[in-house]
Amino acid sequence: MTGVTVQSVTVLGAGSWGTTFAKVLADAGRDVTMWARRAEVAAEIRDGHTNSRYLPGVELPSRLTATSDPAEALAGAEAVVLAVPSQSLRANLTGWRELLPREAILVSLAKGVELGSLKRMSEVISEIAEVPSGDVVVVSGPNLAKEIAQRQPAAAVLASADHDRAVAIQQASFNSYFRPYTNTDVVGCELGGACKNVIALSCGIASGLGFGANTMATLITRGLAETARLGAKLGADPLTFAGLAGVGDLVATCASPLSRNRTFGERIGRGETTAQAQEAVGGQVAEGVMSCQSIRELARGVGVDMPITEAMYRVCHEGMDPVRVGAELLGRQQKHEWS
Ligand SMILES: NC(=O)C1=CN([C@@H]2O[C@H](COP(=O)(O)OP(=O)(O)OC[C@H]3O[C@@H](n4cnc5c(N)ncnc54)[C@H](OP(=O)(O)O)[C@@H]3O)[C@@H](O)[C@H]2O)C=CC1
Ligand SMILES: O=C(CO)COP(=O)(O)O
Repeated sequence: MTGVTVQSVTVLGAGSWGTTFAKVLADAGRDVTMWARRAEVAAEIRDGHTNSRYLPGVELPSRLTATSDPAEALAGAEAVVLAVPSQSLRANLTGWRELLPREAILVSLAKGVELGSLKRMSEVISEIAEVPSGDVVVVSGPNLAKEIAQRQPAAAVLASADHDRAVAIQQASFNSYFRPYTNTDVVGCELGGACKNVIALSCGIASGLGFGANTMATLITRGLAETARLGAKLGADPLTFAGLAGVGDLVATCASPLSRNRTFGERIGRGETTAQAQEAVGGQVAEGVMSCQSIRELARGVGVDMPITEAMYRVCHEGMDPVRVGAELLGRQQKHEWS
């Protein structure tokens, strides 16, 4: 697939990032149709050019249209962007499978690891859509939706084993505020995106407990170390973790009050329940809550030590007190920085 030009794009999912990425594509001159599962959201995007629940105050381009009918959304698409939360991707894609145009480039926005199968999103897409996983293009990087929706400058990574497909999406999404780079390390980019949500939870908890910059930097750096350890074991390129999908995304998410994962963690650190923390992110997805479980299982399965991920699992799924979990993290056996 050399020199393919993508003009017509469908985005399946109308949350924060799906809507923002649709705007990025429209601002890059593409014809974009969104699918929203609720008809009223589709109508608001199509007729009012807003998505007030997910992007309040943002005006959407008039060339961006929307429907709640997946068949209508997918007709004639040259690229299909999957923008639903990780744990719902399999079920949704199964329903859409027969509607996918055969030649369309499949693009994944989700940052997570599936519970049960422990698959990365490109692996789930490959299995359900029956395409080689190397054909899927994965979008990752420091991309907090609300900032990009306001046209604040940002860069991203488009990872695919098929360089030509990544270039086709690069050309389709490049605009004056969004600069996408290509990368062939799909494993590293997907793991970087999934793991940083878990580390952002921990930074939020630390902030909620009243800790400052040293604690944040410690969690970010040691979080990157455990992410890179898992990546190395699973065949990722170590350099990826020094790039946009590694340290770039990790720093943005761990530092920003806009991050749902960080916000969720902060509420837990302040003593709120998981239900209260979920309410604080407005019902939007905080992927790290489920990914701390799937990544923990993935890491245990290949014998990789991920203490911060283990700690987040204990807090989110075993209801353990964050103060006690933090003390346990600090009290582990002393070791060399790189062992
Ligand atoms: N927001 C961000 O800044 C970024 C997010 N991402 C990743 O992108 C992915 C999508 O996130 P984002 O758009 O922010 O999520 P949101 O929570 O903002 O929106 C989720 C969207 O998916 C829909 N949805 C939720 N559950 C289901 C389901 N079971 N079946 C069908 N549709 C469903 C929602 O519909 P409804 O409104 O009807 O509930 C909504 O349109 C996540 O993996 C996230 O980690 C990546 C980079 C940046
Ligand atoms: O992935 C993101 C930024 O790159 C968004 O992070 P949150 O899901 O925590 O808001």
